[in-house]
Amino acid sequence: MSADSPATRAQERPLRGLGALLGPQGPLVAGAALASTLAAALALVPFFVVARMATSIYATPPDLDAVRALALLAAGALALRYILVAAANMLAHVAAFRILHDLRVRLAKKLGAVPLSFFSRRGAGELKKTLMDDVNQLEAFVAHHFPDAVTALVVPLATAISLLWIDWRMALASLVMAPLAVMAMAVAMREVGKAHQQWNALQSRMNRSLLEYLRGIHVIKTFGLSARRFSDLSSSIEEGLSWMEGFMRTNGRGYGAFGALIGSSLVVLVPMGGWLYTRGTLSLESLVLFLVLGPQLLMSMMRLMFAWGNADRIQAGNARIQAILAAPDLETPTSAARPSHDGVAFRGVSFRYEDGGPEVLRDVSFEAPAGKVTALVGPSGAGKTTLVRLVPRLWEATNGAVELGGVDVRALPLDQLLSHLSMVFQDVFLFHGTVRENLRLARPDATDAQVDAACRAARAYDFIQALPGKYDTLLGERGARLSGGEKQRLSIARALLKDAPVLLLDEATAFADPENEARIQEALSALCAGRTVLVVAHRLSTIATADHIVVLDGGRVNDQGTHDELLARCALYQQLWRSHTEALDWSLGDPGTPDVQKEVV
Ligand SMILES: Nc1ncnc2c1ncn2[C@@H]1O[C@H](COP(=O)(O)OP(=O)(O)OP(=O)(O)O)[C@@H](O)[C@H]1O
Repeated sequence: MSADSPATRAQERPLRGLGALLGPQGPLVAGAALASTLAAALALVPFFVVARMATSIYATPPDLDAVRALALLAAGALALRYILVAAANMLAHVAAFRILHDLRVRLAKKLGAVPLSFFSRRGAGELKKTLMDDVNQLEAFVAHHFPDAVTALVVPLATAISLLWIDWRMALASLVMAPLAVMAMAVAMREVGKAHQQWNALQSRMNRSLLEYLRGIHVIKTFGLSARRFSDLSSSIEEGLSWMEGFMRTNGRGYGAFGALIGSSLVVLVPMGGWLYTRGTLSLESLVLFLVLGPQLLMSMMRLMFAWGNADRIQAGNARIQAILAAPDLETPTSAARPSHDGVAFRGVSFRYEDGGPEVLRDVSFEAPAGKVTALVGPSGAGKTTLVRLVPRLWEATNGAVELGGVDVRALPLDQLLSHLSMVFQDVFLFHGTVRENLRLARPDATDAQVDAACRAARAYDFIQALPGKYDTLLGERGARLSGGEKQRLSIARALLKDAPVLLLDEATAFADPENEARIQEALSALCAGRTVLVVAHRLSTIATADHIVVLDGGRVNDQGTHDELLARCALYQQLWRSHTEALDWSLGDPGTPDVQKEVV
């Protein structure tokens, strides 16, 4: 993080950062703070009442009318206090939920607007921690800690002033432990900021390992591993425990000393009050008042300490939230540049995933003509998938340009660019929702007839009809109830429904059964018809029938042309073709001549 990053700036100006957070809800929060301060002040009334009662009870004769009136006053003060506490709670919670709502909407918008590289730079664990834990923590801050902090500051101050006014000697005696308690607090708080940073880093790691553990649970179970043996998760949990022990060891003494000192003002107040009373320079009422209220004065400092500790933690969380909100959006022009055709072109494109990282694509140039199928082939890791993902700007070319219809994709408004593209990738993601909702993502206004037609063409209609709720069947997280082939066909139906002129296709490398494979081939044929197709090709049928083939190797274009041309002149293509056909022979158990038709079962 740079020295001038938003997170660093927010760390340096904690109160301004939190003040900005309250924003238009400031008056509500101020109202909550005022109500809870008044409520805290009313909680002190019974102490004054008890002191005044002592003189009425010990008067000769005892003034019982005054005692009754005082008891009523105390009861009235407590009743009013409960009303104010309820009002403070309500105001603070309304403000907190409004702030949180606003923040969540802004964060959701921001995550939709940032480039994909933003996510690869931050781990999923770190993002989850900020989006969930840090945001929830802000709710606690606005709803509870902020009004508490104001109360913790105002009430002891007001109490100290009124006690000083009643009897300055006893007031000073009440405060005599304060400097020592403050010193103990300072010792306890000294390392807290740094410790919180370590704790946050540990929590991010724990989150990341837990997410990874849950995502990979099938693999982990296959290998008979347990959570304990999933080393990153177990080591981060162990580190969390030892961090907690270390924190308690180093800070426990300071907290302990603070608690002891703050509760011990009676050690001074009792002898001093007794001495002044017997000398006749302190009234009975004042003596009782100091004995009951004196210890409270320092106790309320304890709340201040907790409020301070929380502010530090919440401030760090707020800084992380602000850093996300300050991340630059994917630049998208608003001007009305329009593609003049549906062809895609790569012009001298180079790309690296990270600054200073290896170049994954180098000076790639070729054209995928409108209405034709262009196949990308090459060894594993050649950069085929990466290249396709540059078209919808999932990643940005480091050098050179990707064009759609003669216009640099960066010069097209993002919604216009995406409206030209359909994508079918190997890793099909289905959201938690119904089949219909997942299909309509592509086109929210699609009619039922259009959905039906797309599903029939994608060979998905029959299996959807066989589901218990048909189109209304809920798909579990990541579409767990569908087979890989069914998910593929659903994503093809989604692409058909979108009906965009350019199709980006990353063919799946393998399917379990030939029947599924045949249906997917039919579905893809329906999808490809009449469109510009850029396909990462793994099947002989796709490769051999493509209009244009680009051979990639080590991020560079090794050669390009038709199947026959490449077979005649390109050594790498010949080698790839041989291994494809050998694999096909092997899988069919037929050592005869390679035959493309064999693959299309
Ligand atoms: N998110 C990423 N961050 C960093 N490097 C990546 C990322 N994704 C891919 N790479 C690297 O980029 C290179 C090209 O990967 P890519 O997936 O584009 O190759 P491919 O030709 O599609 O391979 P395959 O046929 O095996 O899918 C590889 O070296 C890979 O390790």
